[in-house]
Amino acid sequence: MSLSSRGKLELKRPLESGQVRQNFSHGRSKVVQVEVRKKRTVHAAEAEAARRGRGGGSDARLREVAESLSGDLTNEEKAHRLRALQAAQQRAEDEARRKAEEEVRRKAEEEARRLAEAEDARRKAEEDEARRLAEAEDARRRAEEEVASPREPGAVRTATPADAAAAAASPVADAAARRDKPRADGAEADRARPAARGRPATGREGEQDAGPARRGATATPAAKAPAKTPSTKRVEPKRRGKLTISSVLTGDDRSERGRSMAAMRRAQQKERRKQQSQPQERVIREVTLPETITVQELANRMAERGGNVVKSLMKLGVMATINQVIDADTAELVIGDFGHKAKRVSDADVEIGLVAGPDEDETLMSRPPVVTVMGHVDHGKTSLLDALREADVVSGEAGGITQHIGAYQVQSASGARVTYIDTPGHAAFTAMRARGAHVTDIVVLVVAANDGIMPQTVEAIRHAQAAKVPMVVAINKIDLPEADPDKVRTALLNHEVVVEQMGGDVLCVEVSAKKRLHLDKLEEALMLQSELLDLKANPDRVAEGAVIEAKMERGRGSVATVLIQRGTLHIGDTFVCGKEWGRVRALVSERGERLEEAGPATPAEVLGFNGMPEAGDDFIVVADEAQAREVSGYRQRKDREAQFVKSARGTMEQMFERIHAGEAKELPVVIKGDVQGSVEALIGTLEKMGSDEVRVRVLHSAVGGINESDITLAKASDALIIGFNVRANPQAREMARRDGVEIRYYSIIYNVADDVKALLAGMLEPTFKENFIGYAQIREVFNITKVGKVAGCMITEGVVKRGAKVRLLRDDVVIHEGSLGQLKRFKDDVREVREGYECGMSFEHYHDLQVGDMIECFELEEVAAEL
Ligand SMILES: Nc1nc2c(ncn2[C@@H]2O[C@H](COP(=O)(O)OP(=O)(O)OP(=O)(O)O)[C@@H](O)[C@H]2O)c(=O)[nH]1
Repeated sequence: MSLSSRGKLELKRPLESGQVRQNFSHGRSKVVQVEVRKKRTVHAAEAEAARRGRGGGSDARLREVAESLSGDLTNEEKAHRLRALQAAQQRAEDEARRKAEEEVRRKAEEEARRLAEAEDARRKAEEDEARRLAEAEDARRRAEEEVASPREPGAVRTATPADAAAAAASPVADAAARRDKPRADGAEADRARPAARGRPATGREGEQDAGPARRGATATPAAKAPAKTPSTKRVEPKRRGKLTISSVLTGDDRSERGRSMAAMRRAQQKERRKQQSQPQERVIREVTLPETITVQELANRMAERGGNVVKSLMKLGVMATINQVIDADTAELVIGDFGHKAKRVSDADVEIGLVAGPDEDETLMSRPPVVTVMGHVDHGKTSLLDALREADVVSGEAGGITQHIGAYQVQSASGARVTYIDTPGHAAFTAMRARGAHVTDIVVLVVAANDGIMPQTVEAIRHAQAAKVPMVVAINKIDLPEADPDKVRTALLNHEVVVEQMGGDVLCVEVSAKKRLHLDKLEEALMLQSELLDLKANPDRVAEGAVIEAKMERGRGSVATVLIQRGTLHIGDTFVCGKEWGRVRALVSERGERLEEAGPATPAEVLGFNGMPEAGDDFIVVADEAQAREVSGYRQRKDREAQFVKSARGTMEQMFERIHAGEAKELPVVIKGDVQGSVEALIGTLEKMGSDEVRVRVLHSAVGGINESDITLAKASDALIIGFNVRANPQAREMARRDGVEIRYYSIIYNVADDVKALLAGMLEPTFKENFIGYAQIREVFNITKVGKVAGCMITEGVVKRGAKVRLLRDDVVIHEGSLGQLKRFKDDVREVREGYECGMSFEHYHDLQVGDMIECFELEEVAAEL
């Protein structure tokens, strides 16, 4: 009973109570009454009773206790109380079990710690033992060395104590090993026992635990052994028995075996990794570096990541994308940055290896011959080509419209195939040869039976001979009544062409293009000649060929007819062609068919050029676009440079260099003269001149002025043109200047002989050089008393100067050489007259001037010895 508040008396159980003031916002507050009620707990005695009641399943006793405590409680309350008692009992049991487990775990940990200590001790003992063994071995070796000198037995005797010392150490391990078993069975088993006892674990777990315990036990005596063994007599004989070097080695072996397999494998892997990683780190590449290179290509050549190369460039302050072209100097810095070595190559090196070497014999397969038709104007070249084309069985079957693409292939009824170059005449043939393309295998020389050998027939023969291409003579127009094939055959003898019928080896067929006579015989002759040549090519390689014709077509771009010479060209191939490059977009045959590929001796129109190639350009398939760009870039640069440095002497100088280097064995010349007699005299003089090392080879000789055909022939063979009292016509002059062909003019045979001799000896010393200054054409001739004949002229080229040297040319032939007498403009003497103006000229001591004659004006310049 208590006085709770304000003197009010209450019959209530005393409670811990009080008041708490709660403060809220805005200054409000509230007093709250707080009471603490005690929770009803089960008495300790009750718990004890409950525990005792467990085991016999004594729910009844619990119930008794509960009842004794509850007195007069309701049934529900009793049941509730009973449940509480049972829960309390359960908790007490759990607590007891947990404690027991805790105790077992603690003991196991203690045991493990003890075992670990024992293991440590054993390992230490082993190390000590190994050290002692090594020392003993050392001692023994020293002893041996000391006594190694005169007496062997002594050595043996002195070695004994050392051996004994070593033995003192080695048996320790043996003794320990031998003691392993009993100990494991006895003491160690004892030690393991508490763990087994204390742990409520399965038998298997117990066994596993006993394992390390037993292993650990073997170490214990070993650790102690070194101190004990020397004193124990029992160990002595065993020690002696094991005292050998092999025992020491065995000891080593044992220590090796002690390493786990996993450790060994790890060590091996580490070693292997080290070996593998070492060379990779040290790979220093030699990077071939052209004048310019793309970042990507540079990265490829260094075998580095493109991104890293870009980063390296950034470090150098060069912001370049992966496809950007950088110069060689920058690229060299980058290469140095990556630790590689740069190998600068000259531009010309890009051409190295572009054209592969000859193919293996076993890869070669027969290919059709490539034939060019040549002959004099109107002798029937075009008619013959048309007639041959009509004989094609394939186009007949297909019924397609044939197109002119510059070359076509004909299949005869016998199945034999022949490829014809569609542009007749030697001009195209030699122009192609001048560009380095050796396309033609056989030349068909067309001679009209009614007309015989004509000037262009001779030119054609010379061109074919210069190119060393065999000929097949086709005597055409035999259908005509006036045809005289025998006359043609005989005339050919004059030009070193001896046909079969005359006992030679040149095949000769009589045909009529118009009447389609004996065309099959001509094909037979071509096949025979082709067999003699044994024409073969490897079709299974990247394609190489030459451009026969090139044109720009609306909607198709640059289109070129390419004759494949070896390999097979496929759609998609990247190629270099002369200065241009491209990727094959399409291949079209002369019948307008789309081709997938083109093999050796097959002509095909190629679409996909990036620029316009020229006839005679080489066509080579390359590995990739980068190479194609590189080669074409180089060729374009070279071509631009050549435009600047081109001189008329270029080709000849190269020729002389080759003669002096011993590479060239002959000096090719083209002789043009004013009369047949002087031409023959020149040929005789020059051909006699040669020595064993080098001789003059006359490619072509004729009467008449120098024309374009002579220039192309000279260009193709790096020949010198000798003009004896003749001149080159303006077109030929322009061509010679453009192509760097040297023309030398002479009027005295001995001068020719002296110059050529000097050329061959490499000692040409022209003391005077002729500088051409201008041409004038005589428009009118005035006869003036006292003065003689004066020519009213127009200056057509260059300039004419007073006092200059002049030559008078009539039909490109020199008829006079001397000095200019007078040079007047409207009755006034002038110093010079320029191109496009009229003037009056007279010659000193010469008056045979005619309208239409040309006056060549030149100066003589003294020059130092050259060549
Ligand atoms: N009677 C006869 N006439 C022929 C024969 N072959 C060609 N002709 C004629 O000779 C002329 C010239 O023939 P082309 O084939 O044009 O001669 P070409 O050599 O190609 O002439 P160019 O193209 O000017 O060099 C034509 O009128 C033909 O009809 C033939 O076998 N017999």
